[in-house]
Amino acid sequence: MNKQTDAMHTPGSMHIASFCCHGERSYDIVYPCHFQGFTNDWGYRTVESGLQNAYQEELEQLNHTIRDMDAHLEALRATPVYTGSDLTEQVLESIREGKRRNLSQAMPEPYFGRLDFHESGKAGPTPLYIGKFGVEKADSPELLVIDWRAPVASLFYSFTGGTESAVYDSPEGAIEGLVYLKRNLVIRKQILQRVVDTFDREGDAMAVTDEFLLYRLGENKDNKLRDIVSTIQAEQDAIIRAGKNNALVIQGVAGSGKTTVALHRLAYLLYQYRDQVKAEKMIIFAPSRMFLDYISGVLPELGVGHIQQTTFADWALELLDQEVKLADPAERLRYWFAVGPKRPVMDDSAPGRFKGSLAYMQWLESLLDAYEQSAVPDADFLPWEGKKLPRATIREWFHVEYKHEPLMKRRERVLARMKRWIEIELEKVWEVHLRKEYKKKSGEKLRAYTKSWTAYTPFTFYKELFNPDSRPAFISEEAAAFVPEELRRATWTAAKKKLVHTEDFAPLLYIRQRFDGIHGDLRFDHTVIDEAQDFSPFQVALLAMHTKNGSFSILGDLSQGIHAYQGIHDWHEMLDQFPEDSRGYYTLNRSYRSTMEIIYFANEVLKNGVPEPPTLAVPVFRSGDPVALVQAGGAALAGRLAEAIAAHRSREGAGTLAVLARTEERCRELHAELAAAGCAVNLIVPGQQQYEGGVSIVPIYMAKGLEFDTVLLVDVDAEYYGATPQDAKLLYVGCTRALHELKLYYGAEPSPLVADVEGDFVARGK
Ligand SMILES: Nc1ncnc2c1ncn2[C@@H]1O[C@H](COP(=O)(O)OP(=O)(O)OP(=O)(O)O)[C@@H](O)[C@H]1O
Repeated sequence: MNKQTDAMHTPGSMHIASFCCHGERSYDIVYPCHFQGFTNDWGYRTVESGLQNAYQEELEQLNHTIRDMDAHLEALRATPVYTGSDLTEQVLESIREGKRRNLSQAMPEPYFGRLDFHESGKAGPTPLYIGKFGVEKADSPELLVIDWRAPVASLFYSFTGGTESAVYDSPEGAIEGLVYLKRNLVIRKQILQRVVDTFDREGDAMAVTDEFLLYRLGENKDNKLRDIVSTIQAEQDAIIRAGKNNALVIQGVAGSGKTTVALHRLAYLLYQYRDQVKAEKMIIFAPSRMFLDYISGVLPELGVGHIQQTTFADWALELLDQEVKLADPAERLRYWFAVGPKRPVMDDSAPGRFKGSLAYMQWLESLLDAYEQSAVPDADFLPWEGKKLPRATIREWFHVEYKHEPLMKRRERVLARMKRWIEIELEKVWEVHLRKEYKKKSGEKLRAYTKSWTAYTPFTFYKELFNPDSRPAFISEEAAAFVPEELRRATWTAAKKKLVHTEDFAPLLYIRQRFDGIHGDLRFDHTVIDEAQDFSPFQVALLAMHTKNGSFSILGDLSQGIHAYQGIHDWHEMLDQFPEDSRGYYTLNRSYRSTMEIIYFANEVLKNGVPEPPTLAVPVFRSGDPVALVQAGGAALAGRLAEAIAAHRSREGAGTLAVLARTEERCRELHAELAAAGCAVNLIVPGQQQYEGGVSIVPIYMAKGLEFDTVLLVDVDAEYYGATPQDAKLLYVGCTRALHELKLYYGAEPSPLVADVEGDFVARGK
């Protein structure tokens, strides 16, 4: 092989070397200047100094690992698959199957990191190779590669440099020792592509450097979110490895890795608590089907399958047996994101805030209690003349004997018992003709009694609460007055058409759990709520009823709370629902997605609209082009966009680009104008199920949670974005979707959110 080495100095005393093989592939090594080697336990030659040696050493190690894995896999494949009924053999077969699967999954990229750790009291530093899947040696149960979720692997993430000893928690207690080397390795299809040393005890660099992270962040992304196992940061690792029985609330700035961290946490919990949690019993709530499609790659990459993934509305509709329909969400969005004089006010009287409050839940609870008290029909049961089943007895059955059953189940049981009671009483009647007559009569009476005892579904009960014509007896006048008249009328009008809004789902499911209970398969081992700032306290309370041991990951960003008409305004609204000793609040302030220029700019936007913004994002040191503020509006805009899109497409390896506008209507308009200009792009509107990547035009609220290499934000005019918290958050969400490049277009007058933004991170142009 004809290798060329090209070494050069970079800031921070690092060397970068690239190796080219016949111009086909290039291998880069980023490496501290004064690399000193040591003899390792594995019998490999010590690294003396210099770049090629480290690369060569890792190449040999990789070849050795792959040979071992190949041999192991071959041996496993050669063992005939056991299909018999012997239990021990079945267990052994499933272990072999697990190993076969692990080895096959690990083979293309066996590991991504190496940590040389000298455990106190043990001989010499041991190189630990860390990968996505743990792999045993072919001829012994010793580990060749350590699973990234294993306790010792936590050092790879939590170690931030320095000479002091490092500690990790193992099942045997805290283990202490010294870290000698932290090395990142890029292996693709079994080819070693890159070796980056981010810490070397013997060298100059005593703090872990971000070189490798920056290299990963600088890459263009495709249309799916990816795993980050090789570059998880210490603050993210702390969340991933937090205990299972805790409700974690994570406030993280845009691009801080909240979604990614939540997915890695699921993989961790499945590994660490494998006897207690099952993938099928974990659930992720995400804002839309398209978002779920966007994140769908991460869990399989981590070797995790079968986790339930849904939106709150889809989950609720299924539980409600599709008895209701969700009123057109697009209409809602049109209303809340309207511009001009039509702009609505988002305060606590908004339907979403009102019906999403814990006060509303308590109101419902008191109505259900009142209904429970009056549920048994107000009369004795008289199956035939002279025979009576007193109401007091029926009430005793309902309120005492079946107390632990859910309401509708209790009704069924009482009615079944009444039927049995009739049968017993009939047996006491000796005259045949009388018995026949009583049987007929009692059957009719029982049917009438059953009818008088309304069998509500959650929806029919809920609907009755808003009925203007007949108020059920269990609703007092005072209770009825709790709901503002306008909201009562709107809810009733929609309910007549079997339509509900998002904020009605938690109340409906709350009624459902009182009526039918929560069956075992609806209790989750762990619940993830992404974009949780858009969830209501009531939704969280409801999910807590469905989640065992308060095991939650609740992630969001108040600065992105663009659906403030239904979401929370403060994390306490959620956090305070969990006991103090089993909840945790974390903040993630570093943003990994965007360049420094984009983050600085987005922070200014936020500050100009939100009087007291929550924590501002801190960028990683990754620089790109300044954010461009371009004057182009009206008829000229489509032409300018088409130019920018053409320039983007002409770039080699062009990634994703999104044109972001405020409303769906505006997106449709621009989509048509671009098409007329010969520029075809994907139009993404509410209801979209998949995200295809490429070039798209999207309303900002639909782009939430997604990211694009380039973002072109249009209509950044005073008319569309005023200096209000709501508009600032919307524009902030738009800006922070961009990884590498951000351009904002305005027509006549730029929005006050951007007009005075100054600094070398912004460039103005025509
Ligand atoms: N430790 C990391 N190493 C490499 N990339 C990372 C890391 N953490 C996050 N990222 C990348 O940053 C981007 C943002 O991640 P993610 O979407 O999970 O953030 P988020 O906090 O959910 O963002 P938002 O709130 O804006 O939707 C992704 O491209 C992700 O791969």
